[in-house]
Amino acid sequence: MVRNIVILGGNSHPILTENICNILGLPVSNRTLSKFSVGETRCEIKDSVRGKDVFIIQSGGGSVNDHLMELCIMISACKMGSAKRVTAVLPLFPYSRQPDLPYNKAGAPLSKPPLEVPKDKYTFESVPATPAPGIDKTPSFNKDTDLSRVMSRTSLVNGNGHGLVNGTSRSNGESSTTNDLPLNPAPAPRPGLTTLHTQSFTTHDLQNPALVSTFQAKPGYKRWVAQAGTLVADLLTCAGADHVVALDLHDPQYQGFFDIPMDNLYGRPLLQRYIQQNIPDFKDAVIVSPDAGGAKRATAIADSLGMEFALIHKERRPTRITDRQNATMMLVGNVANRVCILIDDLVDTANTITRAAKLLRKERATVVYALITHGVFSGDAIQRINLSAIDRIVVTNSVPQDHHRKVCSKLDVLDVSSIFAEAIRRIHHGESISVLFQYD
Ligand SMILES: O=P(O)(O)OC[C@H]1O[C@H](OP(=O)(O)OP(=O)(O)O)[C@H](O)[C@@H]1O
Repeated sequence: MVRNIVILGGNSHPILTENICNILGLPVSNRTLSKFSVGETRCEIKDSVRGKDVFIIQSGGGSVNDHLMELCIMISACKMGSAKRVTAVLPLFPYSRQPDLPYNKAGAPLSKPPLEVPKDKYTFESVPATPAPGIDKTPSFNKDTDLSRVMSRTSLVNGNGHGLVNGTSRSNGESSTTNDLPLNPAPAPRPGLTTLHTQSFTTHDLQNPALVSTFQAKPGYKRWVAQAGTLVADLLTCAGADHVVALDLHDPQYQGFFDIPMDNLYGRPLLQRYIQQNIPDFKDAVIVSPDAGGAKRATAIADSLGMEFALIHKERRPTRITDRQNATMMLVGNVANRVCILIDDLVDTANTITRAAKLLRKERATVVYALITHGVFSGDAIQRINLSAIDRIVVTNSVPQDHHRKVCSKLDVLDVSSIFAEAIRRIHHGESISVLFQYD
C-alpha cells in the first residue's frame, strides 16, 4: 500500500508517468502546465502536497529546455506548498552529456528538423554535419606562413583556465625541452566556460602537418563551449529537489555533481533480457562497444552473459584512414561471420551506431543489432538508421518513442516504467534500491 505520496508528471513524457502510476496503483496528480503568451512557463499544482512525498517525472529530449524549466518550477511549487520531500525523476537526464568539441555557430544541429533526402542521394554523413573541429584538410603545410595562422586559431586553455603552454600538460606527459619551446601565451579564462582540449602545442608539434591540420578550425567554429552539467545539477537542488533519480547516466561520475542523494538506475537488466530472449544463439554473438567511453557498460553485459567482446575506437577528430578504419573508427576484435550486438547508452544523431554498423559489416559481421538505453533520435537519425547496416535497433522508452516506432520498422522499444515504479516505491518506503542493480 503506497500512501501519502504524490506523483506528478511534466509535459515531456505523459505516457511514462501514467504507466508508472498504473504499476503503483496511484492516480497521476493534478497540475496545470501551460505558457504565458510571452513564452514563460505557468505551473499550478492542483492537488495538495502538504506533508507529502512528491515524485515529479520529467525526461530530457524533445523541448529539453522547456522541460527543464517546467521541472524546476514544479519542484519549487511543491516545496513552497510544504511538500515533505521532492524527488525529481529524470529517465533521460538533460545536459549530462555535452560534447567537448566545438559546435557550429548556428548552434547544435540536433534541434533542426529532419531533412528530406532522396534515397539515391543519401550518404552516412550527418545532415546537418556532426560537429567536429578541423574537418577541412590542409593540402600542404607551410611552416612560415601557416604557423602564425594556426597559432592564432589554437588559443587553448586547460580545465583550470590556465594556458596550455606547459610541457607537462602534453598528452604524452613529456616535459618540453629547450628545442621544443611552448608557444602562445595563455588567454585569460572566461568565467563560466571550460576548455575544449587539454593538449599543448609546441614548435615541435607544429612542424607536424598531420597534427596541425587536425586542429584547424572551420571558419565560423567557436572555440568555447560551456559545459552546463554542474549548472543543471545546481538548478535542481536550488529549486528544492531533495533527491534525484535517473537512468543510465552518460557518465556515472555525474552523480558527484550533486550534493543531494542521486540514484543512477541501470537499463542493463532490460537489455540483457532482450538479448537472452530475442537473439538466437546469443552466446555465439559478439558484444561491441561503439566507443571507448561505453566499454565498461558493454563489457559488463558481455561478462554477465559469457559472451565475447569487441571495441570500436571512435575518434571524432580526423585521423588517418587505413583499411581497418571507417573514417574515424577502428575495430579491435574479430567479428567475421558473427552476429554483433552494439551496446551504448545513447543514440542521438545516430552517427556513432550507423558508422559502427557499417564498419562491422565491412569486417564481415553477419547481423548487427544495436541495443541502446536512450533513443533520442535527433534530426535525421531515424532516416539514417533506416538506410544503415543495422538490422535491429532496440531502445527503452526513457523518452517518447511512439513517433519513432511509426517511422522506423527496425525499432523495438523496451518499457522502463516498472524500473521507475519500483525505485519510487522503495524510495518512498525507505527501502534499499540496490536490488535494482542486480542483473542475473
Ligand atoms: O548518436 P550520436 O550523435 O553519434 O551520439 C551518441 C554517442 O554520443 C555519446 O558518446 P560521446 O560521443 O559523447 O563520447 P564519449 O562516450 O566518449 O563521451 C554516446 O555514448 C554515444 O556513443
